[in-house]
Amino acid sequence: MTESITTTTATDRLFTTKQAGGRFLYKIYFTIFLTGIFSLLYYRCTHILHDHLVLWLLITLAEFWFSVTWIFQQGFRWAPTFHSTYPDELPSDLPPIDLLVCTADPDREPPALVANTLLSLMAYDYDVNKLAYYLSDDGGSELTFHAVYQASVFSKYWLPFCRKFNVEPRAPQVYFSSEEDVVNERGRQSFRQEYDAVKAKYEQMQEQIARATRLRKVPDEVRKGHKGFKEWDSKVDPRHHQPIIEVLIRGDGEDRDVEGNPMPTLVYVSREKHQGHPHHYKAGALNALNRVSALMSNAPLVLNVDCDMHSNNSQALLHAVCFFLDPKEGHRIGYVQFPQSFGGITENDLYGNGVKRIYEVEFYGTNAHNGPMYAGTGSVHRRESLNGRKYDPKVQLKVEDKSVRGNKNWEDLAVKAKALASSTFETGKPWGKEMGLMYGCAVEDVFTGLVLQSRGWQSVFYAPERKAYLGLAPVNTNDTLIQHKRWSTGLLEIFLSEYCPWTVGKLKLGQIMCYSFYTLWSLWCLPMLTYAFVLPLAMVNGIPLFPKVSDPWFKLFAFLGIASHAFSLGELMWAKGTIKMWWNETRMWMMKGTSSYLFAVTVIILKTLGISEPGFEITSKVIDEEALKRYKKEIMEFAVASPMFIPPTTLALLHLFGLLKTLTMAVKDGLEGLDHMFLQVIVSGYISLISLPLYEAMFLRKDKGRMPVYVTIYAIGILSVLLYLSPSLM
Ligand SMILES: O=c1ccn([C@@H]2O[C@H](COP(=O)(O)OP(=O)(O)O[C@H]3O[C@H](CO)[C@@H](O)[C@H](O)[C@H]3O)[C@@H](O)[C@H]2O)c(=O)[nH]1
Ligand SMILES: [Mn+2]
Repeated sequence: MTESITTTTATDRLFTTKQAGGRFLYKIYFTIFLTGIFSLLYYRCTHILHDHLVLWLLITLAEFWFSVTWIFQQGFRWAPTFHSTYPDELPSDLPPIDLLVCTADPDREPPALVANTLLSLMAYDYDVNKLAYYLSDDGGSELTFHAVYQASVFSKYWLPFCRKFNVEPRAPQVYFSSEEDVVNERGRQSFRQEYDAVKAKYEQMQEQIARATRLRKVPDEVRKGHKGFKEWDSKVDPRHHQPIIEVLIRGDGEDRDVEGNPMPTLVYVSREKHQGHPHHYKAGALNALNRVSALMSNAPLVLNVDCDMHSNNSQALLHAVCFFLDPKEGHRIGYVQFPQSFGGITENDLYGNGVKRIYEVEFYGTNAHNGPMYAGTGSVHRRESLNGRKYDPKVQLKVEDKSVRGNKNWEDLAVKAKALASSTFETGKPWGKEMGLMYGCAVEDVFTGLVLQSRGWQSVFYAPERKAYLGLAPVNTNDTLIQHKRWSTGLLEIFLSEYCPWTVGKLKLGQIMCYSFYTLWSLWCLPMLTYAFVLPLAMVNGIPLFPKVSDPWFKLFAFLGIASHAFSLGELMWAKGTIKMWWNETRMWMMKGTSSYLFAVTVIILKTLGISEPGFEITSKVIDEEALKRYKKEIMEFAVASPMFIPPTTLALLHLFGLLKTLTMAVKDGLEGLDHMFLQVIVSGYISLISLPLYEAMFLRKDKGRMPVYVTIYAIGILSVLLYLSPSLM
């Protein structure tokens, strides 16, 4: 696709917009494929299998739902839309920004990671007097506080160094792990000296953090360095503790770096937790930060970043501000979303967690109709819209600087802030409903974005050339499936909420289609399980469900199968993927479909029946040495006896069994029999091929990452029952 048709041109604009070219080719493909879908449904309705009515009904419904989701997807595919920004045109007086960072668990989110993320963000290329950082620690951990404290000390060296030599990336851990700058600038003695000095300071910080993490205790001599450590003089239980708010760096020119320049404000916040008081996970944490930051600095723009995503582009804030300050369209924009990109993903993205399709294809499509979903990290919000203000086309709302500045009594502010971070503060107030991030949903981000858009705000998806953020994605099968379970549970909760995209209003048609695709994606488990179970079971019982090869309708099925695969491959290649990446992504799609989505639907049923409430299972950001080696070699990691593995392993075995049985029979009874079963054989062959890593993990591998034998036993057990019962069910 080339970018050609320009819809707006730059004059005094700070950003412009254009649509992808070559769309008429897409429209041709669209028309042909749509005709194919209708023909398929026509075929099913005119070829009812009277002897196997239930099977016919299941397969027809499955194909119907595949077709519906394909139509929803057109919301993303119809008109990819790109923005360009002009940061050079920005006024010199930039709006203040508060930066909110979340962490929740020192074991799953190592303190060193938190420090690194924080430092990368603190070094943004922006007027430091306008920046204030708030770190929320839902783990209430002294180890995390210690890391933030160490980062605050090191930042006084790091920030002037970054500014002086304009280094990139500004995440010290990443920067110091590549020697590129040193090699490039070897000639310059002054650089070399400063580099070595800062690196030594950095290593000192790392060592301090590592030692405390290892001992699970902060050494006494370090504790003396800041009064904040006193909060942990008695034990702090992460689920039950007092509010802790510590100002680590005072902005407004009070605290200075080693060269005497002002520093941005940095505040550590661990909101109060009380058993029995719901804390609403990340949404609750961000709302507490929202209030604390409003008291202490009250910037009109708010950036939110997860602790597992460091800044990779020191200019990102300038790009974001271009949208809000744009004289023509700025007043409509509620939030700017940067893509989630991930570092350390293997070449062929073994678990499909690079989510390339979402951020390199789909989100551009949302730009055509009111903009993208809010993705929880790397997004800059207008504080007013986040706080419940509705968009009013009659008011050309400016980004007004009402921030709190100068001569602050920090002690006093910290005391006042504690009241805002108390566990009872929100009782009887509209937080989580009319203002702030929305509660009651495992994907608070998408939910909140939808609510903002339903209040009339537009959003913008913008991906600068140099990636704005680089994060950590799950690095094993179980974490991947659990993350997708959380996402698909939350998305379905949105569809079932009062903000259902079909009824909420103010959304454009294309937008409704995109939200429908995401919020209903867990329902994919129904057609996928149908295809996955019904096809091979019918095959082993000798029942054909597709036209035979000599039937003219056969071509239709062949076309739809090949075209949909070719399209998805082409799209991923366009997003600079690899063929193997596509193959891995397809495997994961099948596994998620039959596992994560199925569990998500179950969780929602349990919730509806009032049996249990879904929570927020935090993804682990640590990986052991051995597992990392396997990951780098792109060997799938199973290792834990997770129930998430049972459906995909059972299916892999079922297809292999069906395939072998049918082929053996064909060899015995002659190949003519295969004519009827050809498509079923192809599907089972395809699924068996894609499941090779599963068979290996079950039967061949000896390493620790193999499939636990319990899972295999369960899968074989379920398979036997299915095979035993299937003749009477068909
Ligand atoms: O009680 C909690 C639980 C989580 N978090 C934070 O939430 C963030 C995201 O958690 P993570 O385990 O990394 O989940 P992911 O699946 O990687 O997160 C994606 O999905 C989430 C919604 O499910 C969004 O909030 C995230 O922004 C998005 O990156 C992390 O910074 C956590 O520290 C909290 O602050 N409090
Ligand atoms: Mn994450």
